[in-house]
Amino acid sequence: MSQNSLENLLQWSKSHGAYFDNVEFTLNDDKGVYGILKHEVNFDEPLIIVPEALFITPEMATEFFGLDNPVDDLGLLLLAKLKFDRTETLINGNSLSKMYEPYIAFLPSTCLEIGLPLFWSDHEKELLKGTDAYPKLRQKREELFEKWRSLMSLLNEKRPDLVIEGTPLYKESRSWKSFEAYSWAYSIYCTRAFPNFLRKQSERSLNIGFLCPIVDLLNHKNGEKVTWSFEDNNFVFKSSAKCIKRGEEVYNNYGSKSNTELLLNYGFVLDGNESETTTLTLKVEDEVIEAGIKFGLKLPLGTSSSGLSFDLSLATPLPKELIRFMGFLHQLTSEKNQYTLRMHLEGLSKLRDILASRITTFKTWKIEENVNTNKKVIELVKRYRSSQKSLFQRAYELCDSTEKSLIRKFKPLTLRKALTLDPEFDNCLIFIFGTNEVNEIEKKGFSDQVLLLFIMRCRNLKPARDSPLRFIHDTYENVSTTIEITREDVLEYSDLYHSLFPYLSHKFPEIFAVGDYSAKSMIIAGTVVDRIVFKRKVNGELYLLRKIILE
Ligand SMILES: C[S@@+](CC[C@H](N)C(=O)[O-])C[C@H]1O[C@@H](n2cnc3c(N)ncnc32)[C@H](O)[C@@H]1O
Repeated sequence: MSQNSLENLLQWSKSHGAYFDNVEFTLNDDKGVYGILKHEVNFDEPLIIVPEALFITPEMATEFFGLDNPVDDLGLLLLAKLKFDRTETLINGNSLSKMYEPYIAFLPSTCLEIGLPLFWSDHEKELLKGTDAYPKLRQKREELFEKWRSLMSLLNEKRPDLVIEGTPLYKESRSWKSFEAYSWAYSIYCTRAFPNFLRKQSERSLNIGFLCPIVDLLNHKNGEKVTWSFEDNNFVFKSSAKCIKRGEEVYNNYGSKSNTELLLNYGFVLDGNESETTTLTLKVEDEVIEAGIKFGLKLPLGTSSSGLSFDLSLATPLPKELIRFMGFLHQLTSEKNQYTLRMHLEGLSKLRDILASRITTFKTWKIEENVNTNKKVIELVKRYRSSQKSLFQRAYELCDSTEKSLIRKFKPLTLRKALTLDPEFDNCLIFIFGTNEVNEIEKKGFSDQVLLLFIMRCRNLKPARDSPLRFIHDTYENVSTTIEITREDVLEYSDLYHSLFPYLSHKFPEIFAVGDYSAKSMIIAGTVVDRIVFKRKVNGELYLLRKIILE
């Protein structure tokens, strides 16, 4: 791409009837080519008009290759031929090679120059590891190769005269039929083509494109109000001129695309992209997915062996289905067929941990020094990773605020408050653990003991029906009728039980010698802890939750 080739292109297009009097096209190292508004125009006045005679269309490819019907991506072969074949490309005696020479000469001449990640070096591609772009990149490379192979066998069948038999195509690196030439044409189509259905209503494929010189010189801006239309065999480009002033850049709008899409298909990203999305993939067994569907969860389509992928977008950084799925993963047998507040909070908390670990991975990522890495690529990857990280960060913050509003709404009983309702028990904690401050207890690692003792105490105390502690007693009773105690349970609690009893029964008989403080009672209390206790990680607060079933 040079100033000279740009001038030639503009001249050529004008001589074939293109109109762009109010747009000036310039070239610089940073932006490549871009358009500037020369004079402000009325709203609805076309800025660029390109006659159909300047397009490179899929119909040309169908005709040139002698096919009866259009084939996806055949236009890429025609473009590759125009670029790399010295032999003239003729249709009905007309030379396409001559006609499009200024356009082909202007186009960036290598994949490297176009800069799609698909054609980065292996080391550069590795920089994308851990992002959404990385697995897609692999898949795309395989698809591209397969497509090229199938087009070549089609060509072999339909136009054997074009394919020199006996030479393996992949060895003909300079041929227009080579994979390299096809890769270049793919890069051009990917970054510049327009969908063919815009000009042909009968076009059914979304993958067939056409090239429209001049309009394809405009850069992209999200949300820019532009229109593309076809009038009297011309492509008419309009922009809402109210937004652009003289001397400002005229943008096109390639569609609302996430940075992953922009990076993979156009080789750039936008800071503050409002269409940004990312995916959170959870590795889960097939049976869990089936059980989730049975439970009534709406799970993302296309679940794969790599897991269940949820889309996080700027508009919805924390999808409801994701939180619900996380809650479902933490369902207890006592919550069968139910979706409870405890599951919801537990799911949110675990989701927060997963997001925190993704954020840490992004934060601790470092570029491995390699002299061959293109500086532009490094810059691009940094900006891409940073925009992906921001989305995870947003989802993480939303976990916190959602948790906060649930606590505000349901006002569950804190352990702190529960202890104040039983001053006798509360006081004896000072003697047993050196403090009755919940924070201190937590810091010293005694929370589990306190919770077990308190649950046993609530059961023996049998609080009144209207007491806020009554549900603890009732949960205990409920567990005690269904629990099947195993040898493992006994072993798990044995040391802890013997470290506390019978010592406590002798020391505080008014509390720990009244009722049942057996080892079995402690094991039952352990199951009650699982059912009612929720720890809020953001501040370490412990909650005792009565069972609340959510919709
Ligand atoms: C249709 S071309 C636009 C003209 C292009 N500037 C050129 O030099 O030919 C699309 C390519 O332009 C670049 N581009 C478009 N919009 C951009 C933007 N907002 N920021 C950075 N690069 C952009 C990307 O390299 C993209 O693949």
